[in-house]
Amino acid sequence: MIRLEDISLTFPDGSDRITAVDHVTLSSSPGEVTAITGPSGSGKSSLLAVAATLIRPDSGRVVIDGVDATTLTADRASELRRTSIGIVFQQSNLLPSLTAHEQLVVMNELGGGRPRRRRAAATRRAESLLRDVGLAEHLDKRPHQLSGGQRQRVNIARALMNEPSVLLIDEPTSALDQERGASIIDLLLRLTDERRTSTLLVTHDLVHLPRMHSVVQLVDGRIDHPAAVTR
Ligand SMILES: Nc1ncnc2c1ncn2[C@@H]1O[C@H](COP(=O)(O)OP(=O)(O)OP(=O)(O)O)[C@@H](O)[C@H]1O
Repeated sequence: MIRLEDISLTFPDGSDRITAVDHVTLSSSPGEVTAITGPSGSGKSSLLAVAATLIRPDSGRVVIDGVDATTLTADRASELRRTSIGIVFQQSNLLPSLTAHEQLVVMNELGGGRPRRRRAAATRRAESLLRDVGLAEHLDKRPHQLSGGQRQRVNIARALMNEPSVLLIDEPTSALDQERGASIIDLLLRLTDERRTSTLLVTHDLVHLPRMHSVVQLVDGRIDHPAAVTR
């Protein structure tokens, strides 16, 4: 479960500060996708970075599985990210020289400890995840040999590699046509349900919103309609 409580975030702007997120409260429970939507500059990506514990808010709490991440040291926050949070950023940051399968296995190496046993288990898990996202035929392809939608599937599988309880996804359909975008949303809804992740999905693609469990609309960093739209 992830809960953002009364989050505010400002950035320096010359001698002043700009408010990117203004007293936002939202949550997502296991098996749910909460969509965060709103116009460009409304604070969606900033809020996701706060949820990912990559930016500390000026005020408010980020509670992940009962732990207030805003009180953790940098080391503990990075441990929490590695064990509990899967992140799919807007730009794919797949490594050009690695195959789809290697992109996932390398995630595991970053964790350290017992490399041999972990590697065998990681190899199997990577293969099973890639099959689950529909890439059984593409395990050994490098990013340039994959389509945009397939690369996005590798990103999603990679984010699930460490069995996160929280999944954070920024604009997964922005580079895809409507049909491929819809199939990525299908995949995210299914994976969220089957793997019981608490998912936050940033999108300005209104067509997908009716399929989400709840929708939070931001305008100028604030929630526009506090009542969540429930499916
Ligand atoms: N690192 C930063 N330094 C200063 N201002 C920032 C920074 N990041 C974001 N902002 C400002 O915070 C506000 C919210 O930006 P943010 O990127 O979160 O919006 P967004 O809704 O994700 O936009 P988009 O849909 O265009 O990605 C904007 O006014 C932006 O200019």
